[in-house]
Amino acid sequence: MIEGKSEKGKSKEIGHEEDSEGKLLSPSSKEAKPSSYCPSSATPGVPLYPLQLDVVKHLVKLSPVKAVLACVFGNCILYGGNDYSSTMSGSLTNGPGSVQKHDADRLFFEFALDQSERFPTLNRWIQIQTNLHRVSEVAVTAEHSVNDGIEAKTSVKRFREHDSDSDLEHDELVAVGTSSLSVLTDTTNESACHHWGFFNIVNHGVSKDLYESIHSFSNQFFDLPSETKLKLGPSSCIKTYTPPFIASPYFESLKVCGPDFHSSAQDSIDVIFDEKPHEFCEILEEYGKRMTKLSNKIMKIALMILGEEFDTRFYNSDFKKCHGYLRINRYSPPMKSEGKETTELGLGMHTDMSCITIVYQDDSGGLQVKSKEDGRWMDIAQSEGTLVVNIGDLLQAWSNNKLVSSEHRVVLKKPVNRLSIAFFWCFEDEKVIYAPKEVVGNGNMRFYEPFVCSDYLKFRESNEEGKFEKVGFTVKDFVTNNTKSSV
Ligand SMILES: O=C(O)CCC(=O)C(=O)O
Ligand SMILES: [Fe+2]
Repeated sequence: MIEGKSEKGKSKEIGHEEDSEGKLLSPSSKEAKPSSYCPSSATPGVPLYPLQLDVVKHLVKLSPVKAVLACVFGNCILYGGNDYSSTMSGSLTNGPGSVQKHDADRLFFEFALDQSERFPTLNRWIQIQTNLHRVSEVAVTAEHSVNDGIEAKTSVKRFREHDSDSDLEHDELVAVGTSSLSVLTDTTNESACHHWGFFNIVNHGVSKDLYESIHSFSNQFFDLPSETKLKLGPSSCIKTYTPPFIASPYFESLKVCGPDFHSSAQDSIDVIFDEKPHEFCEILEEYGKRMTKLSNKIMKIALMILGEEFDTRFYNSDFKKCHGYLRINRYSPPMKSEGKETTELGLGMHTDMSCITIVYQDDSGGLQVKSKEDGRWMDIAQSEGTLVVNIGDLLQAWSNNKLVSSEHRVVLKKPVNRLSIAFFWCFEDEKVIYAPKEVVGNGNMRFYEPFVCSDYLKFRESNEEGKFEKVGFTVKDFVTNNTKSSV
């Protein structure tokens, strides 16, 4: 559920965060607040306005910090009827060159600091930003947590009433786990771009109810006897069911393909159910549609982040024919004696053969990403209302490694069944993947010779180690024999 859905939930969430985290003690947060600025415009619980794409684009150019903050808080600051809003709106109308950058920077940051007093997680993040800016011009790196390692995400709560049934408009998205979005946006920082390849999104338009329905129907499916489920298994014609002992002893999954998710789900249930749960097809159709819209939106933002106007330049030519499919995964770890923790591998280390993957994991958590720095496994903590997005191999290749596909896995720490839904957004099979020269950049090394998407998928599927379940081989292995060239 998106935070802010119920009044009760909201206050609990805010209270919890304020109790557990400190406040940013900044001299400028109160005294330097511009008199024209009206903090009440973003009171928790009062809906914030949707962002406009040109505003985000503009902010991305100014600084990832601003873009992230705008994404988190919406454009209330831009439309608050104050001087700042007219400065920003005017500047956008007259072109980016006319921004009074220094003033805009100061006002925006002051706004952020003010907000941070009410949003302690953001507060912590801004503090990290400030420190980093002091040390260098580099915008951001991942946030270090106190114990063993790094949280691959920072959930910035967006206390916004969300109409989960409304269609997502292009400029409506996005509150994104900040550290990881920054990893994406910070194209000036090579090491950051190579860092995680994972980030979180909220405000994605999928309601808790929809997940609950998928949960209950999926359990109805996975609870069937294995001989029934195997009618959809690897030796069947339909091959939508992956039984245990292929990926791991504890993993099984059901695949539903787009663009017609309804008929794909129907094909599977027709084979196995006498009394067909038609609602299941409708629910999966709804989920598939939402993920499709979301994927397009994320792709456009990713392109925008890769370069100025890259969304308008490359979306139609390269990403318009993308398609999606989803896997509902159920993990059933061995039931040890009550209360005892297990650490079984639910899904081995792999990279995804997609452009992007959007993962819903239930509250048992368990998704982990491997640090490229020291090989340690980092938890991607589950947080209600968030979806995890990760970059897949195909986008890594298309972006010439500017966006990275990270190795990840699932560990089963709790002796409870775990449900996840992975939505893979992929290039069409016949697409020749070749990073445009503008993406590679003048004088930069080109890492991949052109290759046909289906050849890569075959390479992964025909190698025992390269299958999505196991890994070992990634897009890098695929191009090993290709000559590297520079642009
Ligand atoms: O179950 C999960 O959380 C992740 C699944 C996954 O990585 C995949 O299906 O590729
Ligand atoms: Fe995956």
